[in-house]
This record gives sequence, C-alpha cells and structure tokens, in this order.
Amino acid sequence: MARKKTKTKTKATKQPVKFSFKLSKQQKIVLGSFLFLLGLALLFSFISYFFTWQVDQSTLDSFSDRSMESQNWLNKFGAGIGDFFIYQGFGLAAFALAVLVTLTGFYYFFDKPKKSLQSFWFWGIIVMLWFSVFFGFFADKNPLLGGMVGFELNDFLQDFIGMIGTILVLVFVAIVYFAVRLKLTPELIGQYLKSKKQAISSEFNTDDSDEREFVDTAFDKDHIELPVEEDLEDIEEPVLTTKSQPEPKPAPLEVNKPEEEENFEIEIEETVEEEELVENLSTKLVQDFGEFDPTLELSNYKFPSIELLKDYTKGQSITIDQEELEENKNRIVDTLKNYKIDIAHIKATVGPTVTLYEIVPEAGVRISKIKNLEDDIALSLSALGIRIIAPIPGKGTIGIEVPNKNARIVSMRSAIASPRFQNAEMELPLTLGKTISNETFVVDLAKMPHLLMAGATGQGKSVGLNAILTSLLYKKHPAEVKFVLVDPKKVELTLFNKIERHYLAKLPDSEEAIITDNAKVINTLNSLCIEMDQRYDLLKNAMARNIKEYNAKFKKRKLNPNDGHKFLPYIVLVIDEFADLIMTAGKEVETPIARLAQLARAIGIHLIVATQRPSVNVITGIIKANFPARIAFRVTSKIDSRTILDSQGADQLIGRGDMLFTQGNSLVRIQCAFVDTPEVEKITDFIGSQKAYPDAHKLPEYVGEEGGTGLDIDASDRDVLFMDAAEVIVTAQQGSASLLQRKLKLGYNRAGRIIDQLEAAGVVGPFEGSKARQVLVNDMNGLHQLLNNE
Ligand SMILES: Nc1ncnc2c1ncn2[C@@H]1O[C@H](COP(=O)(O)OP(=O)(O)OP(=O)(O)O)[C@@H](O)[C@H]1O
Repeated sequence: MARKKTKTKTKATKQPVKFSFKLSKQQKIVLGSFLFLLGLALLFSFISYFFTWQVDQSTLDSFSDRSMESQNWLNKFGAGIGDFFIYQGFGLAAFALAVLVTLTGFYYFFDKPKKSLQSFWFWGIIVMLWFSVFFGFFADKNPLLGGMVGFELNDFLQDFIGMIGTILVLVFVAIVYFAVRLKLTPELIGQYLKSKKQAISSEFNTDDSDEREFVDTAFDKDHIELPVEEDLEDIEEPVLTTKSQPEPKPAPLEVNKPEEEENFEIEIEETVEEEELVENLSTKLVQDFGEFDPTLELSNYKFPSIELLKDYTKGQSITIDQEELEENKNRIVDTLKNYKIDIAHIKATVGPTVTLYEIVPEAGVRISKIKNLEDDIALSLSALGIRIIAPIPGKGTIGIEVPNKNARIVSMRSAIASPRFQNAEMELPLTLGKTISNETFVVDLAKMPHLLMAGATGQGKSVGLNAILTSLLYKKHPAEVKFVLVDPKKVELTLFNKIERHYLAKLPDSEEAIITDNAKVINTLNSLCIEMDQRYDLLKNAMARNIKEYNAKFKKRKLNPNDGHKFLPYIVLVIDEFADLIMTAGKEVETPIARLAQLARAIGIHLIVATQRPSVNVITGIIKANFPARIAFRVTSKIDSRTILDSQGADQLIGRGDMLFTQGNSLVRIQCAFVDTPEVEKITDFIGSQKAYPDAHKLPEYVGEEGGTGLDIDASDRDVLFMDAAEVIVTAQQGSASLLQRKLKLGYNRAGRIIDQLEAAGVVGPFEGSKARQVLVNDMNGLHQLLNNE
C-alpha cells in the first residue's frame, strides 16, 4: 500500500494538471444531455402553452407562490417560458429555438463536429425571425402567431417601407435562404422536374411498348433474357451522397488508470476533425444527377437473346464410347510395351474433339523416351493429330491427346450461356470454346492485351473471329466498345456492317465502316495512333493510369467535359488476312501496328490480328514481341507452328476449330465455339433494328503522307499546322516532336513530318539522337522575320 502511495505522489509531481477550455468526453455527455432535455422541456412547454396560456395568465406573476398551480405541462416554469418566448418573443417561430437547443444537445452528446452546428444556429435564427415577422401581419387576429418581436419588427418595417416593401424583404430573405442554405438553383429545379417526368414516362413505357418497337424482329416474344450486367448495375448502384456518409468519429482512446489515480484527469488532446468539403463539385454533381451513365443515350438498347444462336448439340450429351476408349487404351499400352515402357496407371478425359489419356509410367522410365514415340503411337492408333504432352504442366503425368472418332461441335450458344461467361467480371470477356475437360474457356481481351491468330485456310479462323466478336456483342453495350474491322477478303466481316452505327468506328471521311482497301488501312492505323496519343493526353490530365481508372473518374463526374474529357469506349481493332496487308503495305502498316501494340493497352485499344501464313516475314519479331496471347488453328508445318506458338503442336491439330491458346505460358487445347454465318446475321439484324447513334464512332482525322518526307520540302507543301507548330516550338524553345503531338494533338508521323519541315525552314537544328533538337530562332519576331524572308 505504502509503495502504491509513493507511486501516486511521484506521478502527481510529474504531470501538473493543465487548465483547458476544451471539454472532456464526460463533460460533453453531461452538457449534451442537459441541452437535449432542456430542448425537450422547451418543446413541451411551447406546445402546452398554446392550449393553456389564457388560463395561466394569472399565475405568471406569482412564480414563488407554491399554492398557485399552472395548467401548463411543465407547470409555472412552462407557463413562464412559453410566455417569454412565444407571447413576448417570437410566437409560433419560437419552436425553432426548442429544436436548435435539442439539436445542440444531440451534437454535444454524440461529440459531432460543431461546424455544422454554427450554421444550424445561424440559419435557424434567420428562419425564426422570418416567420415571426411574417406572422406579424396577422398579429391583430392572433397575437400568439408572431409574438411581440414579430409584431414590433413587422410594425417597424412597415413604418419605413410599407406593407409591400416588407413583403418584398421577406421574399428576398427567402430567396437567399433557398439559394445559399439549400443551394437550389433554377437549373436544379428544372432537372428535378425533368427527371420526375422521365421516371413517370418510363413507368408507362412498359414491356408492351418495347415489344412494339421491335415487333418485326420476330425474336422478342419468346426469347429468354440473359441477365445483363449493365441493367443490374443501374438498379443496384447506390448514389453516393455526402449526407449519407457516416461522419468520422474520433477513435475511442482507452487509458488504463491505476485505481488510486481516480482523481486524476487526463488531458486528452483532441484531434482536429477534418471537415468534408461539401462544396466538392464532383460529389455535388453525383449527389444531384447520379453517376454518369454512358449507356443513357441508348438506354432502351436490348442485348441479343440467346435464342438467336443455334444449339448444335441438341439432344447429344457427352457420349463416352467405351469401346473406343478401351481400344485406344490397349493400343497405347501395347505400343509402349513394345518399347519396354511399363505403365503404372492410365486415365482418360473425354473432350469435345479429343480425349486425353494421362499416363503415369513406372518408376525409372525416361520422359524423353515416350516423347520420341509420338509417331509410333500415332501409327499404332492410326490417327492423325496425336499430341504428346510430356509432362503435363502441374501434374506428374504424361498426356496423350487422341482425336475422337466422332467429334462434337461446341455451340456458341452453350459457351455464351455458361455461368463462367455470364458471371465473368472482365473488361472485355471472350469465350473461345471448351477445353478438353469440357469447361468453357473465358479470357479477358483487355488483359491479353492483343491477340494473334494463325491457321491454315479452312481451319476455323473466321469462325474464331466471329466467336470473339459475338462474345463482345453479348456482353458489352454499344457505348462501351467499338470495333474497327479490316477485312481485305471483303466477305468475312461484311455482316457487321449492319451494326455500324452501334458498334463500329471509322474515319470521318470514309463511307464504309469496314475497311477492305489496303490504302485505307494505313490511314486508319495512323488515325488510331492519333486517337491513342489523344487518349494518353486525357489520361495524363486526369491523372489516371489506365482507361479503367479514367472512366471510373469520369463516371464519378470528377472530370469536366468542358476540358475535353469524355467517356472512352474500348476500341477493338480486328485485322483479317494480316499477311496480305504486310505483303502490300509492308513497313507502313507494321510501324503503326507495332506502335499500337506497344503502347495502346493502357488506353483501351486492343488488336486482334489473324493470318493464314504465319511466316517470319509476316509475323516479325517486333509484332510477335507485343502479342503475347496467341491462338493457333491447324497449320501445315512445324515451322509455322513454331512461328506462331514458339513450339510445335499446331501442326498436329485436327482442324475444324481445334486450336491451341497461349498467353505466354502453357498451351491450352480448346475446341473453338462454332457460330455460323446465319447466326451472326440474326444477331447483327437484331442489333441493327434497334435505335442507334446518329453515326459510327468517329476516329480522329489523319492527313496522309502526300506531303513527302525529304528535307528539300517546298514551302507550299508544308503542313497546314506548320505555322502553329513553329510558334509552339519557338515559345517553348524545345524542338521535339512529342511536344507537338501533345500541344497540337497530332499523331507521331505527322508531328515528325512537321519537325522535318521546320528543320528545312531553319527553325530547328538537325536530329540529335535522344536529345531534343536545338531551336535556332529565339523569339516570335525572329520567327516571323525568318519566314517572311523566304
Ligand atoms: N469451331 C468449329 N466447329 C466446327 N466446325 C468448324 C469450326 N470452325 C470451323 N469449322 C468448319 O470449318 C469450315 C471453315 O472454317 P473457316 O471459314 O472459319 O476457316 P478459315 O480458317 O477462316 O478459312 P479461310 O482462311 O479460308 O477463310 C467452316 O465452314 C466449318 O464447317
């Protein structure tokens, strides 16, 4: 005990009790509850006063006389308070005072930030005075309405500015209140009325009217609606409001006190609570209008129904032909036995087109020995397309893929309807088909980020491209994705013309959205490079790292459209017959494609390039390096297989949609989902018959190469932006093409050309490697002199 006492003493000398105006937590609770109850007492007194004031008149002067009773619910206190605040004071408006006191108590009790309390009091008193003066007009009919204060103030105002003047003053104060306190503007009221009107009209716009709109598409009545992500989002997405956010509470601080120190008050330094910026424009906009919805312009857009796709496997379940399995197994075992390889265990997985036999060899058998027997096993099974995977990655087994006698078609319908695809939370989900274990294979194009497809003619490339495009049509709203289609064969992608105004993007001056002419491809690719540069600028200004972040910010209304910001749809560039293009246009297409492939992933431009001839002069090193995701249908030689996959295997496929997919690591064998031309036609017809945007999505304009690139450039051949560019360079005193790209929103090629022209004109010095060129003109005067003297 004695020891304890000395401990207390030493502590007491060390920590002198500081005097502070700040209330401790306990004091706040006491003060808060007092004010809260006082407010309630005022409220009850006021209510009761209205019924008892006449009877209680006589008791007012005899407060100390205990024999006198008052009728008020709070007896003489209530009668006195009521008389003071209502009759002598503010009349009916005195209730505001009771509310303010209660609220103050509440704020102290729960230790809420006091800043909003000040504004409550300020505006509360104004409201109280306003009503008091307003009811002052009726003082002769009922003096209680406005109270003495109301009557006197009203009278005072009328003496100077008359009744009309007083009314005008009251109207003005009311406007100030609505504008400053409630932040109401005529636009907001207009918007509110408009949204109400829309809500009512959309309620009337029932399914009937939708059916009427597309009645001639003939697919409506009995189609099964797929659960569409966007629709769900509409319903579920809560609108974020600052008011609904819980206010930050100071973390409770637990202080362990020894018992005998009970008298000691620990001074807890209150942390300054950060006020939320109510004026934050984006929060306010979201509060008022909700998040930006890119699909609003085509809000009635209906996704194609699954019924438009054909079910090729109707009635056919996965039939396992026991006889075939047994036969194949015996042959594999026998062949291996002939080479003195014993098997410990064998297991079969029956896929849509091939069956995988997994073998566990006896201990001590070399894997390479089995791998070398590929041809012998194929011979003994008398089957094409045998692929040996030794060992299967992730498993301690050796796989032998043997084609089934009766291959099954994988319908696009089953792939689209699979939960894996339907529930895919991806930016650009693609379903390619089914794996050997009959699982639907779904990948995100946005993550690939570009796809290279190769396969000999007739092996399923076009069907594969259609499957990819169909996947996107079933999952993405027209506002979210745009296609740029290049089809030199002129027949494969023509069906997509029907959805030009929904899903396609094109150059401003071109008539056809689907590009079939190789010369136009060059312009389109360069235009996409400009689009890429512009998007990078937007991202930089928005301080977003990629398109997903940028669009999220835009939806939250954090980016101002007046600064050029807009919702950015993904752009998918599909090039069929790439070999043909490279052969005719060479470097001119290779350079922009390589540039796009290197840089475009972050800004949402993704490339899908298909080719028949996967030779090295078509798929060059630079292109290969930037296309980590590859699909190989059957190719004719091992060399081709190596070019596309960096390993053999594609030459052993069996065709008709049998494919290998890699994303840089292991190969996955997939049976591509089959979607036939009539099905694609039905889908595009269905989409095409709906309300569309006025035009296809516009790509930036690209001025072609006509100007020439030599340094002996004629002054008349200069780019139209030559003068602007010269001014930018001279002002910034920095001779770089990327500066021009940014400032004038140009593509790389055009900016480079202008720099050449500036060099020829003597504005900038020659190319100096990684350094920016020297600017040879010091100021604007010098520039004008130089150009005038030419
Ligand atoms: N996934 C698949 N399932 C079943 N059959 C398929 C599949 N893919 C393609 N086929 C069959 O192969 C035929 C040729 O396919 P496709 O037209 O896609 O070949 P391609 O590689 O585009 O040929 P080309 O390069 O000559 O245009 C189709 O008509 C179809 O009968």
